[in-house]
Amino acid sequence: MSVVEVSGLSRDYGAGERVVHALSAVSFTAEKGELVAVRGRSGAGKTTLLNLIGGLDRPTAGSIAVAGRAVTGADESDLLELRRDTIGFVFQSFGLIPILSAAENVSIPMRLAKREPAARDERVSVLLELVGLGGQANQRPGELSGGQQQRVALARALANDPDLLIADEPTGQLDSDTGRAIMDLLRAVVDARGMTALVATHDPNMIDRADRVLTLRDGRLVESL
Ligand SMILES: Nc1ncnc2c1ncn2[C@@H]1O[C@H](COP(=O)(O)OP(=O)(O)OP(=O)(O)O)[C@@H](O)[C@H]1O
Repeated sequence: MSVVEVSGLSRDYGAGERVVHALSAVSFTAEKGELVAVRGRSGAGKTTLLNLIGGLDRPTAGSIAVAGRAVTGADESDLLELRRDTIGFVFQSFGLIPILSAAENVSIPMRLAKREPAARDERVSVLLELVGLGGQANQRPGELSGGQQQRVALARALANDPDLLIADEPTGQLDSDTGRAIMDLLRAVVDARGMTALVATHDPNMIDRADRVLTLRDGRLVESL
């Protein structure tokens, strides 16, 4: 079984003469332990594809399964559960809660999953150490650099030990050295945990570290290397 199974996936926005085919008949699979880069120009459909796979948006046609669970056709409560337990998300803009410390941000998914507090605190420490922020647990996002904030976001995405990590331009707001360090960390985490990762990126460093590259053009998969 592949961790990600996408078949005939299409997403139209709008209707009639103004319809935009953001994604057209995209099919691919991603296996356990694979880091797959999704590249393409601005507007090619990268974000649309990742949002559909993550259950943040619904397709016009086609099917998606993640870790053997159907995403398409799932009702809202199933999707909530899938996003909480099976998928970790990292976004370009980090998406941390400004008034919470790094540790509190990382603990959010575990609170939502009702993990027991002692186990939760222990795991928060392990995750912050893993991303090299053991000493910054009590700092708020505003007191951290961009690279450090993205590390917190990565730790948060790993909190519930997801089968799939979805990252949309994770290095988009970082300078190239910091971006490279984040990519190395992502690669190491994928290798250590045997997780699958889908990463939308323009970043050549990122693409170098991928096992496979999917190229989108005008919503179609044109190349799969
Ligand atoms: N909510 C929406 N309503 C209408 N059109 C949309 C919507 N979201 C995306 N689109 C259109 O769908 C197409 C694909 O957009 P998408 O954001 O997936 O591209 P992208 O490859 O992620 O681009 P970028 O690299 O700039 O983030 C674009 O033409 C975009 O304008």
